[in-house]
Amino acid sequence: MKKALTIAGSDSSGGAGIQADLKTFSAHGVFGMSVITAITAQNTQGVFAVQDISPEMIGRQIDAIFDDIDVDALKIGMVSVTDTIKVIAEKLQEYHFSQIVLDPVMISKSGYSLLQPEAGEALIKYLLPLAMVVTPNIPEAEVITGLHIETLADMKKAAKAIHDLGAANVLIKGGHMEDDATDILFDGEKYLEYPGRRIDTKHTHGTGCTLSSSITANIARGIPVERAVEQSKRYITTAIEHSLAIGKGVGPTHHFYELYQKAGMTDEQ
Ligand SMILES: Nc1ncnc2c1ncn2[C@@H]1O[C@H](COP(=O)(O)OP(=O)(O)OP(=O)(O)O)[C@@H](O)[C@H]1O
Ligand SMILES: Cc1ncc(COP(=O)(O)O)c(N)n1
Repeated sequence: MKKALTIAGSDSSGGAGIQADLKTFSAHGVFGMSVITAITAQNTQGVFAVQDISPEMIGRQIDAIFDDIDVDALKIGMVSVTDTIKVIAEKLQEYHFSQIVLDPVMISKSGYSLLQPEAGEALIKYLLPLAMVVTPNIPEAEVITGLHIETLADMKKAAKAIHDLGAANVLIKGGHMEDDATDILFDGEKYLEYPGRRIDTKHTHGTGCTLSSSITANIARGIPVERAVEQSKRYITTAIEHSLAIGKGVGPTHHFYELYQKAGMTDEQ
């Protein structure tokens, strides 16, 4: 069985973060493992408190996994502070690990800062160059590049700028655009468009976490990046179509093996 790891924050309400990632891995038939970077007290209405896990403990979790288990791919989500970023980068270099999907989580849908503003630079300096795929949404791509993004052409310009910072493949997500939810992938040579019609729902808590963990699971299964993204785009679209009106606010996406099959994914290894 293929094995995937998520290095991310815990979302007590189960819609985003570690919980969304592990559900997504399971839905893809991949064994999921976790390194918890922070614990959030959070629900569909907001984030109410965050407690960062110490860098030592984050390092010990990474060691415990890599000393024992062959990881096929991993994703990085909420990293919160500079020391967390540094310990993750050091450990992944120590273990010469390169199958890395980086979701540069900055601000939750409910408007809470999940990355301290001063840690943005460290994320760019230490984690971006390690990423096989980085998956910023529009506001994150704007922070990383300093560019203003309104059109598909702007998304392409930002993708190129982020590639120049060292990420091998850059996927800019169009969830925050006005019309269609089209995502753009740049691999250093060509741009690929992954078109998506906008689904009319408010229940999109954890969409970015779900997409990046789906890509991670597909990479763990040996699927090349372009096709992994294509399949994951279908998965997230189906997961949003079936999103759940749980709680009083922005509900989560839906992860079930039947959805994975419905999304027309293959079972190649
Ligand atoms: N309403 C929608 N209809 C269809 N696709 C959507 C919608 N909202 C987001 N998506 C898709 O979901 C994926 C995640 O994009 P999004 O821009 O929402 O990420 P995000 O802001 O990082 O998510 P989050 O911060 O909630 O985890 C992308 O493939 C995007 O195109
Ligand atoms: C622990 C954690 N990680 C990531 C997100 C981003 O997801 P969203 O933007 O949907 O709130 C979150 N809310 N919580």
